[in-house]
Amino acid sequence: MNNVHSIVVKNLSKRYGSFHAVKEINFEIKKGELFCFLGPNGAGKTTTIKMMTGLLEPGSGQIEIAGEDIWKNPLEAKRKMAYIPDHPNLYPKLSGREFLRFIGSVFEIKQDVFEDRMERYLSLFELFERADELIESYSHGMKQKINICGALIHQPEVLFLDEPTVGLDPKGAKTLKNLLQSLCRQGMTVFMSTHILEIAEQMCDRVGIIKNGELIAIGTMAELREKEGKADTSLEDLFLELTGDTDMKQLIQELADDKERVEK
Ligand SMILES: Nc1ncnc2c1ncn2[C@@H]1O[C@H](COP(=O)(O)OP(=O)(O)OP(=O)(O)O)[C@@H](O)[C@H]1O
Repeated sequence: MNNVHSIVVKNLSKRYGSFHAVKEINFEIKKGELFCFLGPNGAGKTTTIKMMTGLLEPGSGQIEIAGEDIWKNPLEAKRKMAYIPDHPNLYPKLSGREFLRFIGSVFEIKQDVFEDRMERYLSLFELFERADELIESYSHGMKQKINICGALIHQPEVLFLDEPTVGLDPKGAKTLKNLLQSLCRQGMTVFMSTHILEIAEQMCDRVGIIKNGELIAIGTMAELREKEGKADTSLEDLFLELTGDTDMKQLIQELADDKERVEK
């Protein structure tokens, strides 16, 4: 059992047929850390998260979540974690409250503790008045919010989120950010993928950048800046530099200067 690290990933790889989507990645995430996982489209973020959450079998490697091997002891590991995917798969014929009560019963949360916690989460995400309506009648953002409530209601030690702010309005996104930061201060560990670099820069203790299935950088913002020798660089510029997209500006200019457009 590793008390310091909530997540340990060793030599993790995955192939889809002959395509090598994740290549021998290694990292450790400390208890209470808020970690952002970044990378261009198709870099391997979702594949990695699905392997870490027990949804996709790794080609090789080991994954330990809160001291449990997710593939050797899946039940023990899953009891201690939660996963919020980018496209939630909910039960449309349950109401919001029924859905949360279902999760409460699966995790065997004491009735009075559960009811109190449920009402607090429903209020926080402004779902209180719609909580008895069927989930199928919810908007995309409301579905995302009830999914977040469901993930947090059993107080997981480790929370995985894939693009969590997609579909949330600015207030919902801010609520989630503040909540995650508070929960991490109390010892929950967050592993989150996002394309919104502002979120990563504002919130995360450390970031990891994956490109073509390889973990090409990992560290605090200060460590990444120092490594790249760029004291005042934004995460956006560091990201573009590290992922080799710096010629993007030139490509945009070339498209804008396209002879036929200019001549029209
Ligand atoms: N089931 C699959 N079969 C074959 N290839 C796949 C499959 N799932 C993902 N891939 C490929 O693996 C690579 C990594 O995909 P993945 O979804 O992990 O990327 P991602 O970093 O999450 O991308 P995005 O930011 O676009 O969501 C991509 O090239 C993708 O096309």
